[in-house]
Amino acid sequence: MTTKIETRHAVHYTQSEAMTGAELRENFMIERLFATGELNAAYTHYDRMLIAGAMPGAAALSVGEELAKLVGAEFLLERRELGLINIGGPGRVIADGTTYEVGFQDGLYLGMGTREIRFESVDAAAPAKFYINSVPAHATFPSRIITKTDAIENNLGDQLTCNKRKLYQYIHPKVLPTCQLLMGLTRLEPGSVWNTMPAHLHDRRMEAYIYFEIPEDAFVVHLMGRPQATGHLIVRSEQAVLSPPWSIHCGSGTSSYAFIWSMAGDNQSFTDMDFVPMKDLK
Ligand SMILES: O=C(O)C(=O)C[C@H](O)C(=O)CO
Ligand SMILES: [Zn+2]
Repeated sequence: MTTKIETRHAVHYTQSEAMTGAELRENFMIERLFATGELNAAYTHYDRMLIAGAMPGAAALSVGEELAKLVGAEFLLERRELGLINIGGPGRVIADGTTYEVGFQDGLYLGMGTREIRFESVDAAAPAKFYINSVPAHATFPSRIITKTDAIENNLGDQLTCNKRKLYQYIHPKVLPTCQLLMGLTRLEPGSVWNTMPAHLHDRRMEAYIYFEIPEDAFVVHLMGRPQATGHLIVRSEQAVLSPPWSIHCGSGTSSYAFIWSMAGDNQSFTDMDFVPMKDLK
């Protein structure tokens, strides 16, 4: 198996505002997370969130010593917690001998102290795609599966403003306790293309998005940056975007799509957002 690791440094907005499109992509996107037989990870310096994609084929993939070494610990979750959502075929995660069946759109939380983690696809012809986030932790909370029906469903937006969508809160204090991690999935209704508008900021928490279910000839224009100096990223299916605390994070697609959002930082209050009046965006 191959484990590839990249780093994303924390960037000040004055630097980001001087970047070319290619530099914005290098700093704020993780373009390749999923490939059969690979575990691809990006170690970000935004609240030290580790973002990874594991796509096991016929053989299992394991969290190995490369990732332990990356975080300077005996094993990856020695001082961390981990959340994942499967956006591929049915899969299994074996954690310290316990097998979790993780179907399409199921989530899994693994608490601090979990030593051995292995990922498998039930059928190599329809491989699982585990989208993984791990952040530093200070306490051990129980590991558990979070199915789509366990998640809290929110109906947002309106067809008239092209933003009708369902937002599912998977890793959220009302579903299960975690140290820092918040994670969920938002799906746009057919014909709706805008996410997260009006845009918002939350200086207290960083955020990451992975967009998926974008048709091959379609894309999402993801808006980032300070509200008064926005920039954009063209995002294809299964590519992730990092949102520093100073950045808005919203977008519009040339078709409907889904995305997973995740956050870490000073609080776990999903509603703690500073909305930006639409008229102020530049
Ligand atoms: O559709 C939305 O709105 C979102 O998914 C918003 C994100 O969850 C978010 O930015 C939370 O801070
Ligand atoms: Zn947000």
